[in-house]
Amino acid sequence: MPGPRPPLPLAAAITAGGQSRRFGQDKALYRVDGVPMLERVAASLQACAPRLLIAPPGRYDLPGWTVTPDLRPGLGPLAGLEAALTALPQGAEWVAYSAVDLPYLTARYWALLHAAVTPGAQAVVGRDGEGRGQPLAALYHRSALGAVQAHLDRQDLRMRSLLDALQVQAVMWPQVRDAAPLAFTNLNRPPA
Ligand SMILES: Nc1nc2c(ncn2[C@@H]2O[C@H](COP(=O)(O)OP(=O)(O)OP(=O)(O)O)[C@@H](O)[C@H]2O)c(=O)[nH]1
Ligand SMILES: [Mg+2]
Repeated sequence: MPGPRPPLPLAAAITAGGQSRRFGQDKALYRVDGVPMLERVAASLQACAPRLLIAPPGRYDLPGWTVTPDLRPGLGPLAGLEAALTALPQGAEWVAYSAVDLPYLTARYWALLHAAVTPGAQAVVGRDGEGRGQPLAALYHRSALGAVQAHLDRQDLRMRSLLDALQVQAVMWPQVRDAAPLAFTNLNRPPA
């Protein structure tokens, strides 16, 4: 039987400041196989420290996670990343940054991204079957903060546009699939 997983030298941040408009109810609390999506994502990141929950104070109670609000509320997950990178303690170089609506992420997925870190990289993403990197289940280096702030300053809120501005390392789909076959199943709406 495999022993307990060793800690990963990564901070973790789950961004959960959204309004779930398409979902029609708070999707963080929506249960998949009996477990709220927020708790499922948190479980995949349990080997990381510190663990930050980027959400308005009082919205969620997730033991072991420190609630850290957006510095610029209402601007979407790119602002959540600003809050996460700003809150990184000294000595923490990388944060595993995740949306709440990817309920099939696994600890192996994050370990795979971590194993792909190379010197000089500012982000590590997994690629889906079409070759697209998933910015909302990715690692970001603290040196990405300047580009994040520059995008927010000019109201470019697209995570993919941020990736275009960073040194990005990618993990290809076949390896991602081995670590988490449904990693990129993204529940923006309730399943049919
Ligand atoms: N910190 C933070 N996270 C956000 C914000 N807006 C969205 N998110 C999170 O980013 C992730 C992906 O966002 P969406 O899929 O667009 O979620 P959403 O905004 O709640 O959903 P829609 O209202 O349907 O767009 C989810 O984990 C959201 O909770 C925000 O303003 N701040
Ligand atoms: Mg949204």
